[in-house]
Amino acid sequence: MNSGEKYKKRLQDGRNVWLNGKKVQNLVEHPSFKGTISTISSLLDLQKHPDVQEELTFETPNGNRTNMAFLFPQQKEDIFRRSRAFRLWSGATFGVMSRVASFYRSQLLGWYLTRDHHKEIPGYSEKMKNYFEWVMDNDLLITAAGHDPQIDRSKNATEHGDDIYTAARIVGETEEGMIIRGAKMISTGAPYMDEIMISSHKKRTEQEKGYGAMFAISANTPNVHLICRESFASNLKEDYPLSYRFDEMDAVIVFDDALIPWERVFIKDDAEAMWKIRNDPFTTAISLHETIVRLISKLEFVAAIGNDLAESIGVHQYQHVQAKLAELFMQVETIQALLLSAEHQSKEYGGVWAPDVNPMVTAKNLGMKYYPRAIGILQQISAAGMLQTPSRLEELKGEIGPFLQKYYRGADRDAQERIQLLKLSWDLVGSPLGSRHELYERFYAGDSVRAFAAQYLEYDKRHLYDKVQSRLTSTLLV
Ligand SMILES: Cc1cc2nc3c(=O)[nH]c(=O)nc-3n(C[C@H](O)[C@H](O)[C@H](O)COP(=O)(O)OP(=O)(O)OC[C@H]3O[C@@H](n4cnc5c(N)ncnc54)[C@H](O)[C@@H]3O)c2cc1C
Repeated sequence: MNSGEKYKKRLQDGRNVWLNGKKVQNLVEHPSFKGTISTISSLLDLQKHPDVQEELTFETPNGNRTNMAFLFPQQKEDIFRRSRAFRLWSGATFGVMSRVASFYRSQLLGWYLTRDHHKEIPGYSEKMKNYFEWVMDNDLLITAAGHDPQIDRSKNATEHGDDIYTAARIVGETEEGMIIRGAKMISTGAPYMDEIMISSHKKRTEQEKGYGAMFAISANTPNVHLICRESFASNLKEDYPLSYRFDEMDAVIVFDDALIPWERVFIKDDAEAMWKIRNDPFTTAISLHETIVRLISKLEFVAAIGNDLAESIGVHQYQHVQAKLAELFMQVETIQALLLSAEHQSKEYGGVWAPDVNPMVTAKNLGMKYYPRAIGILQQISAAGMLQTPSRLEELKGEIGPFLQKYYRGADRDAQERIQLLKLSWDLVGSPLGSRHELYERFYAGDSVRAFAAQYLEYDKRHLYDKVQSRLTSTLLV
């Protein structure tokens, strides 16, 4: 059985996936999921392709081949090795599949490699080791959820009325494990994943102790429900080429007194420890590495579409359009330069390497601004052109075909080619999937206000103070 088939089999494990008010009975065949499942299966099969196997995978100490995102960077070259794999992997889906692209696999690697920094947390190091090695050896897919449901953000988790179990919280303990009740949002890709890591993205107060747990669940854990948003998948391959195969889905995770076995509970009742692990600089750098490579794939895809759109209607000759296209190229080059800077300035952290965190954080934060701007540029270049398409591409062959051939052609291409380009553009810019992507890039790593403020707070400002000091005291600098 190939990897894709094995993956499909793994999904048939009784997980509670809810869509349109019903529990999904056959995820693999369900029209809202099957396109994306087929994409993930093909990616997993790609790992075994002789042309790219060496680049995408490596052999674990137990002799299993697994995804390069799990590779321990023991030397600087390993950072470049990981980068090449991320590029190939994310490039295969134009950067629009984030969870399959290993963001959380890399984060888990970071936690594993830094596990001994947290010896004060009972059992953490050993449990993290066992869990990571199991995920790595089985090449499992993993996502995460770390936010409380968005009910009233001005209050902490204990203040949502009488029910303190709104945000996921420990409700009890047994010999086998702890019981969790409440919800977590938003988990991208949850229905497609093997594993979901639950933690807290927020610094908990002392009263919120019970909410500061960190644990891992398999997607089919009893009494865990994955409540999906509306599906953006389309079965119209030609009209929605991205929605057809790349709807990653987002879900809220509800714990209805779910038992989490002790071996999967990494932190319990320890807000400080949770926060320390969340902000570990090595883990931040190692996980951002993957997501920045993915961002480059995505920005390149947008730039390619922008360039083609302009040429297809002959507006690439106008200076303001050229300036806008140049802005798309600058975005790609800037993030690429930051990536190279981070990789070349990789640092050793006690025997393991990670890219320099400063350029990584800068690239992540710029990405939050770049992507919405890039989408805006596509709209400005194409204007109403994106609506000058028939409802279905197949109409070109129908009764109305001759009108379409005449009125829907482009400056340098026939109607079919122009309509295909516009439908692809619309799927990236205007379809529900496209809008979700804009929201994703704005928010997937936190909101920009707090992300920028965090960069200010964490930035090493000593050299800036020194500069002012030397200017005040030096007589040579006028
Ligand atoms: C498409 C998509 C996919 C995602 N996937 C995942 C995932 O897989 N796993 C995961 O864990 N998370 C995921 N996220 C969640 C993401 O991390 C959050 O959206 C982000 O951190 C912002 O939190 P929020 O959405 O709860 O917004 P809120 O925190 O509710 O913010 C709403 C608004 O209020 C403002 N605000 C709220 N509180 C404050 C404050 N204290 N100070 C200043 N301003 C404030 C914000 O700036 C924002 O404008 C995803 C998000 C999106 C959009």
